[in-house]
Amino acid sequence: RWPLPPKFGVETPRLAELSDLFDSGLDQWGVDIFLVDELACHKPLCAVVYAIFEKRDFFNKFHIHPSVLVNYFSQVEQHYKQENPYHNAIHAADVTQSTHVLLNAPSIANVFTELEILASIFACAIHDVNHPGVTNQFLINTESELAIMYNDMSVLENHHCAVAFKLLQEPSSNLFASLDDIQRRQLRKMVIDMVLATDMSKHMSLLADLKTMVETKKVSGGCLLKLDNYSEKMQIMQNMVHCADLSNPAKPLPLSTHWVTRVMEEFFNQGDREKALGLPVSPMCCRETANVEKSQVSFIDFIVHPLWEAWTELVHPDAEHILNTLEQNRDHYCELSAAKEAESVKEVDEEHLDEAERQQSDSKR
Ligand SMILES: COc1ccccc1COc1cc(C2=NN(C3CCCCCC3)C(=O)C2(C)C)ccc1OC
Ligand SMILES: [Zn+2]
Repeated sequence: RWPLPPKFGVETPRLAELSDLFDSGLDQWGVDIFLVDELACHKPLCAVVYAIFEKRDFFNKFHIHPSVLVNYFSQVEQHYKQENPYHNAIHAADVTQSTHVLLNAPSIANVFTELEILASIFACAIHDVNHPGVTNQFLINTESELAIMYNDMSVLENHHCAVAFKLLQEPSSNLFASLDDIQRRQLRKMVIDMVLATDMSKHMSLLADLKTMVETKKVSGGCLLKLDNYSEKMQIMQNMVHCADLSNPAKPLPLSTHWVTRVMEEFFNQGDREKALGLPVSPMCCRETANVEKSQVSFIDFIVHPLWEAWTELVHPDAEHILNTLEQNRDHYCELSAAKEAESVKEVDEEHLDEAERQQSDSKR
């Protein structure tokens, strides 16, 4: 009934290169998502979701017409603010493709139903849609419309979900029209549960649940297949999406450092706004005082590594290479931080020397 959209849903003169990149890299951890953004004429999310739906045969499995997918994810992509240095459609495409790779781990093959996989991919694609480029705390401190709307509770994450499902109501974008009511309701619940779990204030409890599951899995002879209830399966899906959301430091170093530059820029922009509003500037948002390498090392040591260590154990041995990359990157930032420290100490020493020499020459006159 509808004409076929362009391949991957994007009009690009570099379709052949994009197609080759997906052929070799769509299933790989560490594909250059910034190159995807370039080749897809800055529609990386549409391109990545289209490619994954095709690779997983979702168009046939869920009777989705490609043009409906393109209509919907073009709308979603437009609702990601491209002026955000970090929380933009490239981040959404990155998290979606990363989850696509995590789902391919042999140790969790056959754990999830096709509907659960569809829900996970969809949740990643929309998980930060219409992100304003500031944290929940900033929205709460400034009594923003969003904070009032959601009573200060997971403000951003509730907003991302609401925007995504609102866009689904557009007739030409009704991605799940061919699902039956039960499936549509199940998918909606799973997506909400996963997106709300990307709220960093939920990180510690999510990780605690994952560690408990790893402990019990170890006891039960190592098989994951005994996942019988929704809550256990959802815990794994929530942690998988959360791992993908926090995967920047676990990617090849050039990608990781590119994301650090972007997230610092976004945090610094927030710091500038806090300063202009006379609000206390969040610790890592101050251009003058922030120590980029130190922030990255503590982010890895206290948040990212504990999470990826638990995930690696859960899917052992499928994620070893990811944990290794994370540990190598951490050491790199640590060396940078130490070198920076040494440099600043040297400068101080030189200043002291200059001062001492000045005083000495003064006392001779
Ligand atoms: C506390 O770390 C940092 C401080 C300032 C600059 C950089 C870092 C570390 O590098 C990253 C951080 C994040 C995030 N950090 N947080 C929050 C912020 C509030 C404080 C405590 C909880 C963590 C987020 O929500 C996201 C996921 C956006 C994302 C990518 C990063 O690197 C590529
Ligand atoms: Zn995110």
